[in-house]
Amino acid sequence: MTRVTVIYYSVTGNVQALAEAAAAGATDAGAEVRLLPVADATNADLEWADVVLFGTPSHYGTIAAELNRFIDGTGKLWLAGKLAEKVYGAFVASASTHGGQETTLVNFSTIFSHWGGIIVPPGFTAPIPVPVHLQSSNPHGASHIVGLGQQPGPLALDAARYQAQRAVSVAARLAVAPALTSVDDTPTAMTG
Ligand SMILES: Cc1cc2nc3c(=O)[nH]c(=O)nc-3n(C[C@H](O)[C@H](O)[C@H](O)COP(=O)(O)O)c2cc1C
Repeated sequence: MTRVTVIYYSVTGNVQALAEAAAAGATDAGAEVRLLPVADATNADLEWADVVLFGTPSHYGTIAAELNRFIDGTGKLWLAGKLAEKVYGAFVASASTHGGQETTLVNFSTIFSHWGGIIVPPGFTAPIPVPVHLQSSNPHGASHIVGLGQQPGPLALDAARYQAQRAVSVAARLAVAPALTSVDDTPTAMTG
């Protein structure tokens, strides 16, 4: 069974609603799910998972400090190669339309690349009509614009659900292929 950890930070509930939808989507896809506010998440929750999804509010166009602090505590796992070969994704809420959702999500991609992860964004693959995609889809990750206090509606919640289901589907397909063994401690480029 694919194991999914959803880690989020949320002050006023918007990202939490997206996280709950993502967790429900992963469960519906047959995964075992841990849904955790970042304050309760540990490195063991990362190591355990085949799929890790992060939810954040956009703070000045980037990842909230609370999540960055957690991510900055993963050095030992990274060094041991324990963060590689997993499927990663992220989702976001922001106050404004152009307030940095894409930059926030792309910043997660940089971290996932350092981890050697497999980034699975939703793209424009969700089974919804093209006009709806053109109006509301964010290819980097599910997203919600809070504006003056609007909680995520069906479109944003469905996007989070779909993103998680796609991540589970890709992880299940990866699980049947053997991973490459990790690089040698003494690369030939250095030893000649
Ligand atoms: C310190 C701080 C910085 C923020 N920066 C931005 C921003 O750059 N762009 C934006 O649209 N919203 C910004 N916001 C608004 C949050 O993104 C918004 O309140 C959040 O998405 C709500 O999520 P939550 O309900 O899960 O807490 C900021 C909020 C805080 C507290």
